[in-house]
Amino acid sequence: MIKTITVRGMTIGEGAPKICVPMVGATLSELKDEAAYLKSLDLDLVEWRIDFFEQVEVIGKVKEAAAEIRAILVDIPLIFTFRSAKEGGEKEISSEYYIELNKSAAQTGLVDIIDVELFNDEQDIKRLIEAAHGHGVFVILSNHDFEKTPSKDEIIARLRKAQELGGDLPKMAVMPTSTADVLTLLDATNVMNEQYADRPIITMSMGGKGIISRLAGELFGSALTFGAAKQASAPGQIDVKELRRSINLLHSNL
Ligand SMILES: O=C1C[C@@](O)(C(=O)O)C[C@@H](O)[C@@H]1O
Repeated sequence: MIKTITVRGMTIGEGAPKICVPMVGATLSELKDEAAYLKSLDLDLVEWRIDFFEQVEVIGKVKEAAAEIRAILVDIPLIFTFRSAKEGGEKEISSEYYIELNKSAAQTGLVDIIDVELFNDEQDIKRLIEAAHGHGVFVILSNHDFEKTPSKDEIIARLRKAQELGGDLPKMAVMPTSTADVLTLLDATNVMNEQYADRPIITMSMGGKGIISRLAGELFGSALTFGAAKQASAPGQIDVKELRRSINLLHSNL
């Protein structure tokens, strides 16, 4: 039995996968416009991709922006994500600042979930999770391979590691180079979900080939999917309206 996670009244891990749309603004004014636009869409969560924000290295500015974004989104669940360049993001920062940034975001109480990359020091991860939980903030423990799709066993091992370390939502994004790779990701998701997971997991196969993985999460065991509004944050994200239509189609026939 997979446990669920409830954020601001929205439950992840039951029914159709929840839809998350990223915000990728570089300035506060862009972010405010983006947030206002996202508010008008049919989505379940918003992800603030803070690595796109040009003032990401000034904690005070990050907090200020978080407050403005929260004021616009009101009660929409918000994920705070600094995606490192080595995992497909825009920038690289020191590991010390990475920890400080995430901890500060969690402490504000303005974000609901932080996304922490699994390939960091284990003690740092554990401390960060503890700090986040202390403020009622959930943690996605994530890993991304923008080059290839690791083996099924490796994908499962990383998701299990994320669970063991205490991540509330283990997540894995991989790039397929063949149709078989897409099947590998789906198979790993299904096995993880049925045999090992005691919490919701999130997986996706990126790029055009992987689109099925973004639609069929309810069948294979991925609880959340990323869709695009004006600008995608990763290859293969489809428009949020079409995404909703597709997951509803699958949901109503399962
Ligand atoms: O990790 C993920 C998933 C993602 O890479 C995707 O493929 O949809 C998009 C990112 O913004 C997010 O942080």
